[in-house]
Amino acid sequence: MSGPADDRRLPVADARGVRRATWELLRHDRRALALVVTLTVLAAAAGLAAPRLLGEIVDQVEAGAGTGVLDALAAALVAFAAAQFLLGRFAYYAAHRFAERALARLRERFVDRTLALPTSVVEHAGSGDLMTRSSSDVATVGTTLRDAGPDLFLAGVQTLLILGAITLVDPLFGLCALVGAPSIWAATRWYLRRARSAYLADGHANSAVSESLAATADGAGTVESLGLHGRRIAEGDRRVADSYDARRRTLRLRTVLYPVLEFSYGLPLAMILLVGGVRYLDGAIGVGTVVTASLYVLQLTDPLDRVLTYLEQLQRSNASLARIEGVGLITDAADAPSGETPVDDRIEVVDVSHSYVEGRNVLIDVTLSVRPGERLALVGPSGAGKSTLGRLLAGIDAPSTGNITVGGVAVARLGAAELRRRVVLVTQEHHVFLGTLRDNLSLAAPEASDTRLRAALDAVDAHWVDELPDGLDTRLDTPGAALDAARSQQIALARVVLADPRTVILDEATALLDPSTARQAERSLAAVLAGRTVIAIAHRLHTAHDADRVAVLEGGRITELGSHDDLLDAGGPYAALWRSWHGPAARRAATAGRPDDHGRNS
Ligand SMILES: Nc1ncnc2c1ncn2[C@@H]1O[C@H](COP(=O)(O)OP(=O)(O)OP(=O)(O)O)[C@@H](O)[C@H]1O
Repeated sequence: MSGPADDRRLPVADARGVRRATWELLRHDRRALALVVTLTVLAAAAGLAAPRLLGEIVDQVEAGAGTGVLDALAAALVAFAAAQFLLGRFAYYAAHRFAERALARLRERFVDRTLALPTSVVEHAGSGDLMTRSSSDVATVGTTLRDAGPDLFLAGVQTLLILGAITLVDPLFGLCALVGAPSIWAATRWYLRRARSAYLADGHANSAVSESLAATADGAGTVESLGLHGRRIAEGDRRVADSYDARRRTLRLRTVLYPVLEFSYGLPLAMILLVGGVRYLDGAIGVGTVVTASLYVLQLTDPLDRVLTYLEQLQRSNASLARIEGVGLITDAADAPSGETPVDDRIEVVDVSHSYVEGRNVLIDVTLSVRPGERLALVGPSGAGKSTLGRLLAGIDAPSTGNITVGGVAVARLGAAELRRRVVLVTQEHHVFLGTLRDNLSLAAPEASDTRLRAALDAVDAHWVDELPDGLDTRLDTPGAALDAARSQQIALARVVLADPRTVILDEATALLDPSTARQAERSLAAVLAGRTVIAIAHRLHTAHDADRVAVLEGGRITELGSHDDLLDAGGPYAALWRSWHGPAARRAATAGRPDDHGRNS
């Protein structure tokens, strides 16, 4: 239940990948972006008028101008302030709309990529990391797009225009305004060099906390029964301590950056007052010019402040976007189907070995051929590798070495959609999702009509759908529709009918159900399996008895392969298994006259 090992983390996009993703987000909606840019520049330009007009007013007062001139200047001041306000509002409105659309695209792409992730990747990485990426990382990027982005853009434009305006007032003042730039540049550079890795580490540590909490909640029953509270709390404490350390590292970066920046942007005003005072005393410039330049420099404080405030947000969102884009790296790599179509449904396993842990093979040189329509039973002691072989055949994991092909095409190169049309693994885990019965069934066949959905339910004897208050549209999370294990399994099996794969791999599909439920489930299963290739991991040997062939797995190797009768005659491991099983369990099954995992009566 501990979190995933570091090398199993979901990947993170590099700086280039993040730049590309940002550019794609921006350029997708070019017209909206152009509107935002235009309104922002106009709003910033309107803001430049006030210091100019105030300087002019000071000069006019000094020159003894009449109230008419001063009134006109004051009216212009108000008009520009109003224009700046209105243009600024429109710019923000346009920027918000643009940002919401960009965020919606980002979310949709993330959901598409997440749903296309190979099951094994999600299992290995753990759901906590994926949850953090889909919640707090997407929210962080959302805040940047919606709030920080537009504000930063406006601040950037304002800064440039104000610097230009100061230079126009007096080039010397332009130089004074830049006096803080070197220290701002140096401090920012220092910060940015360290910030990416520090914020990424912060994100990972955050994920690890979620991962640990999710694992404890998922395994609450096990924690309770084995008395693991102390260990789980210690594990949680460790993760929180790591997260605390990571946060402290980012805090340390900010405690260096911000004071340097605060000092640096106070410097220009001091320089302008100093130089302006000297030049005024020399008679080179009027007091109005000094006032204008000082007001401009003061105006510079606001956008610089905003840039400062958002620098951390930008770093956070940079790291978050890297993590969001990282999910695409797996999907893109995994989702590279060869485009080849299998010629038939023959499954060939050639020299397959597999290990979960380096150097410990749980399957060794397995070679096996399953013809279309065949019913093959996999038997063997616990831990022999049966489920592992089932997962490899279903393409959930890729074999460490060797090849598995369906109709001549490697399972790994079939592509998720084609693979699911060919092979489906049915286990005892059958998840019912929040939503309606229709939602739950349509997962397997999004285009299926009501008639097809109902036919699939009929095929697995799920006639209880007629008793539901809203039929297919009944929400399964309401108390009236509460589903027991048998009904949940029927839904899972109806999904298999809808997906209509040629090959079904059964792994403990009915093992956890109580006997009466299991009987019903096995009847449903019989309907699902009709006409398909079936590879059944057989826990009850009556399944093996009725299979066309039986493969015996021991210690990761196939030690016997043949029909039930041939293997009994051979007197090897299968005969021994059969003899040990054929005692009370076989008699019970025979007395109950119950159908086996293949839907036949034993
Ligand atoms: N995800 C995993 N990571 C590491 N080891 C694993 C993993 N899954 C299975 N194993 C190991 O691989 C070996 C084969 O397991 P597998 O579940 O395939 O056997 P099995 O024959 O299906 O056993 P059972 O009948 O008990 O389900 C076992 O030693 C098991 O502990």
